[in-house]
Amino acid sequence: MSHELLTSAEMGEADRLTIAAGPIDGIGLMRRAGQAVATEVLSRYPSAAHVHVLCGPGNNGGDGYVVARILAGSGVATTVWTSGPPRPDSDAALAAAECPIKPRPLSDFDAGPCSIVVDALYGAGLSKPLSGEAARAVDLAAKLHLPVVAVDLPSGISGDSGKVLGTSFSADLTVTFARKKPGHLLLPGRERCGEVVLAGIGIGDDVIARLQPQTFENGPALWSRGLPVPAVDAHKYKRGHVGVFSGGPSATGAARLSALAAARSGAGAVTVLSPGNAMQVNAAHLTSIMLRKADDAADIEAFVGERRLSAFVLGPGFGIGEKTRAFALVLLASGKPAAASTGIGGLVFDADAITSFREAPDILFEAARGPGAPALVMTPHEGEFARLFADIADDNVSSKLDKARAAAARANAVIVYKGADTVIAAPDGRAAINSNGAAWLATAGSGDVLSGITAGLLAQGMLAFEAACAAVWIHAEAGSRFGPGLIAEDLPLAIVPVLRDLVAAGGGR
Ligand SMILES: NC(=O)C1=CN([C@@H]2O[C@H](COP(=O)(O)OP(=O)(O)OC[C@H]3O[C@@H](n4cnc5c(N)ncnc54)[C@H](OP(=O)(O)O)[C@@H]3O)[C@@H](O)[C@H]2O)[C@@H](O)CC1
Ligand SMILES: Nc1ncnc2c1ncn2[C@@H]1O[C@H](COP(=O)(O)OP(=O)(O)O)[C@@H](O)[C@H]1O
Ligand SMILES: [K+]
Repeated sequence: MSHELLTSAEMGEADRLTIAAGPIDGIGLMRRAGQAVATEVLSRYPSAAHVHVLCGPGNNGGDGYVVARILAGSGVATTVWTSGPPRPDSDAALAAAECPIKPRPLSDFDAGPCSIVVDALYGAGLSKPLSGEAARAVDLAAKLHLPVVAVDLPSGISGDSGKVLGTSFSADLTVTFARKKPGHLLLPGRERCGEVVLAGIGIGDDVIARLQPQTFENGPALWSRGLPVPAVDAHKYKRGHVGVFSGGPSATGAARLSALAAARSGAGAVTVLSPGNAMQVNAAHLTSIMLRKADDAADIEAFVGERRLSAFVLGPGFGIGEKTRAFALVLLASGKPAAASTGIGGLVFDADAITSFREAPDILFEAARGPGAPALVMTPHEGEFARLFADIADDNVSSKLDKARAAAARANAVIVYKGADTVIAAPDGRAAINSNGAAWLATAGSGDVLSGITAGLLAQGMLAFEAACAAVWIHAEAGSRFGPGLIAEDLPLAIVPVLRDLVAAGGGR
């Protein structure tokens, strides 16, 4: 298992626990880290005329001295440029002492053609914006178009937030250790890392497990065991029933996209719940998807009472206002012990269901906390997120990860904070960062499909955080594989080969 992501504090603790358990000591970890980077440099740039290793004063620089020693020992022309000597008696000082190359000051850094840069200035210990000679080195490497191999992280990128502090290298390759860090996946960090290679340096899985990490890279390892696969004796309602609320006569398409996606993700039955005046237009476009009138709370309660396991999508194309708020609150109250035992698998609130609560988000949050309230997944894009969580969105210090977590805790809901680096956060503190998407997904209606997939998985009994993570990954994978020309109508069918691969790989068993 290597899908856990470690904060810099957790990585430091992993380091400490490993050293305390022995037999590897601090310089031992550093030698392995430097060796891993040197191996990548040698295999990927066999014809580099010159390697410039930029070493900072901390352990990141220490790794750099190990890289320089190994490269020089392999006959590569190597220069070390340093921004300051390591602290006496540190592991980095030991690594510098073992390196036969006399360092030159970083302020003199220059490079000729066919050179590459190994960036070992700052990693997990980045504490302030890059400036002065480090910023100059960043500019020069960019100006000369030098390939950059970053040690642990490109200097200037925060490992915890993915933010750029001042300026940063844009690496072609980043070699990190033991586990990836959030900054490798959150933007803009992800873009600045280039390809990320994970190197084992002797920090054991048992050590990582002791840290109980709460942040993950989203992928099948996180949820494939919970992926629904129909039992031999399944019938359609056992496979879950999804209800998708449609907007009025001129806004019905979003609900149908969502409904189709719910059906493709395995829900045995899907019903579009339509205002009476939009029944005809919906009926004209539906075949396997069922249709039912839902004009008021009584219609919803009647439908909810009929089916055992079910999930609902409210929001896409639905319209903003009092009716939306009323429907949302009825759904959130429908699992109360006083009501019929409905077995609602969960609710997905998207788009207008989110925006409708912008003036009074606490009403929504309180309802989501009510006794027996069904599990709630909300799927805001950046604009919708800011409507519901204005203060959290305005915080310029917090990362997207922090923001999604804070929102999930406040709303008592799984928050899918969408974008090119979608973060999925649960109220219990777990969070996952998604990275398999592609910009082809930025097309109208794409989010409606995501809501439908999420509801389809919830209706089949998947737990809310796992269902949301799975839906985000499957949606992103389908979009990435489809590529150019993708429109939202393509997505429900494009998830089929993704699901087939997941089931073939043993998902759900
Ligand atoms: N943990 C592990 O398991 C392993 C970790 N390993 C390696 O250790 C790295 C972390 O090392 P680290 O903690 O010493 O921090 P590092 O990134 O070298 O920076 C600290 C120094 O830089 C300085 N400084 C920071 N920002 C600055 C700026 N903008 N401008 C100027 N100065 C700045 C900072 O100054 P200060 O904040 O103290 O003022 C301090 O002197 C990690 O990324 C990995 O490569 C491996 O060996 C394998 C095992
Ligand atoms: N640049 C991008 N890279 C990867 N995924 C993206 C990108 N832009 C948007 N997406 C994804 O596409 C979907 C768009 O959803 P949304 O903004 O709600 O669109 P709509 O309201 O039109 O359905 C989200 O799942 C989002 O994560
Ligand atoms: K670095």
